[in-house]
Amino acid sequence: MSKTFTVGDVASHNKPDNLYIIVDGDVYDLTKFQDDHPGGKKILQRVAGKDASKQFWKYHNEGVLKKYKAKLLVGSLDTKPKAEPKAEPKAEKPAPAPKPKPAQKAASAQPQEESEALEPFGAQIPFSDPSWYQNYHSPYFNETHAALRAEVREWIDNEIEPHVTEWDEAKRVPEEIYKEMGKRGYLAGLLGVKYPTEYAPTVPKSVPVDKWDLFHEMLLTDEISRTGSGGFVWNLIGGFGIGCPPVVKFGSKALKDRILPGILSGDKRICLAITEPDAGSDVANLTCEAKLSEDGKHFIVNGEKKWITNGIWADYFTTAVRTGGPGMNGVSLLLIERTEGVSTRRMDCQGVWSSGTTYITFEDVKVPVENLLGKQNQGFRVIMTNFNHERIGIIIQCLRFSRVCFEESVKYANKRRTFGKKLIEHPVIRMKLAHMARQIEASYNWLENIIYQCEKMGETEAMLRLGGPIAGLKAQATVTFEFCAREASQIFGGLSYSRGGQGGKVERLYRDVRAYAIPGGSEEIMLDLSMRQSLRVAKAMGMKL
Ligand code: HEM
Repeated sequence: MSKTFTVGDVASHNKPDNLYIIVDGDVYDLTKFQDDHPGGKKILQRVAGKDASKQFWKYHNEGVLKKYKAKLLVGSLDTKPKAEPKAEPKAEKPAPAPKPKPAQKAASAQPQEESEALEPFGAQIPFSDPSWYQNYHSPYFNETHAALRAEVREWIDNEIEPHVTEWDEAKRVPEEIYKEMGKRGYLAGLLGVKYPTEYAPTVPKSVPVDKWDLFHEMLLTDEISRTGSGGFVWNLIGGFGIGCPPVVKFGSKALKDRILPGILSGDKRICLAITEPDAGSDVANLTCEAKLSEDGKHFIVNGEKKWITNGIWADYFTTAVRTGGPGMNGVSLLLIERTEGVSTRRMDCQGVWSSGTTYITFEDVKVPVENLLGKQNQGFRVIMTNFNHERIGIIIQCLRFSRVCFEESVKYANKRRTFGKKLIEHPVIRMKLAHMARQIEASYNWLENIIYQCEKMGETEAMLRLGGPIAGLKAQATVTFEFCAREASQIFGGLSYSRGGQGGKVERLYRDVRAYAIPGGSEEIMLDLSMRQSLRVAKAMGMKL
């Protein structure tokens, strides 16, 4: 029960066996907590009965209060202004309905009207969120995007973010969170296609599904990535987001009817199994074999897959197999169900701890021929199309992680003092921030343009024309992420060398970098592909040299 205290009341709770403190007008009972306090109990006893706001904010960030409030808060000071009923901070409000537009302007001035700036949203720290959050004009985002943004942010801020470190250390996320993704209608919105209402159990609350576009998908991934944990993001979408689209696009109707409702509701999990101990970016040379049985009813699969995200929890494996001769024309894509002969074991990796990186063995696994995705021996093309969607996901996540590094750094630099001034007052620190911001913004603007092209071009045109730029942007995004993680770590110093606490997000993201720079096509392969592919397309389209 929340009580009201005077400063004098709190002052009487100033003993180790009766220890209250004040933070921002709220009163916390730390009597039992002091023995578990990671910063020690003496430091708490020194501020017992007092207002310790200044000391608190020196050593912690907002996440700590969010996590412990329910357990430790006992009331507020009588002087604390009462919160207005249900009034959310202005900046966090979803955008209001658009203003009515004057009829006579409709024909001539349409482009400006479409780019009407939305209400400010979020903390308003420049470059910590995309510019359309700071009421910049945008041709891409409208009030349906703003509504989804508010819905996702509320969920992440209140129910996810305070627990992410714990889940990362435990190397798993509670199953309910994945199921919640299904219940909220988010899984079905992350497939890179029109929202599949026929298979989705529920639809998102704040967006009519006929309005759902790739920018909704983009901002959903972006907002989830604010948690600053590649492991968490991959736990939710690292298997699904790349394993499910080939089923939706190339599976038979019977297969889709049977498995998609369970997957999209979050009850069943699916992953993508391409990489092998001996074949990574060089997909055309994979060896996992699928031989047709004599009666022609099954494929018998034998082989190994390595570094497969979500594999340990997966019910279904969208798997690249060799059904024909050597090279890309002997590769097919097969949906393998968890059955006899499928074994999975967790791999210990440098980063993305809660993503469930897995080693898989298939030993004489019987797979019905109906589980073929696309045509036999034509799987390479399916895999390549899928790569564009995967890489876009990686780009979105890397750029948000870069923003997280930037935001954490700006906040910390505004409170930490060295040599008599705040870090932010040192030009060398501002220089680091500036180099982070310029790379984030440039990359994000390129991303918006590519998403827009994906939205406008057909599937085949997008695959042919955008493969090069997407590969180039993937390398750009991972290099930016690596840079930002490093610079943030330098700004945080020792706090980002130890795990958890104020520098915890930066420390974790620093470890997650390689999980982005290597899979989905390494930086080297991406850069080379970006040139080969772009030049090939340009030549076909009449480039004059
Ligand atoms: C509501 C009251 C408090 C709670 C729930 C709390 C909780 C925590 C937690 C969870 C940590 C681990 C690091 C992190 O997650 O940030 C921590 C560290 C620490 N806390 Fe507190 N704390 C409280 C109040 C205070 C106060 C009032 C002081 C100082 C007077 C203080 C000083 C410290 C210090 C010095 C550390 C170690 C920081 C480091 O490792 O760099 N705490 N606290």
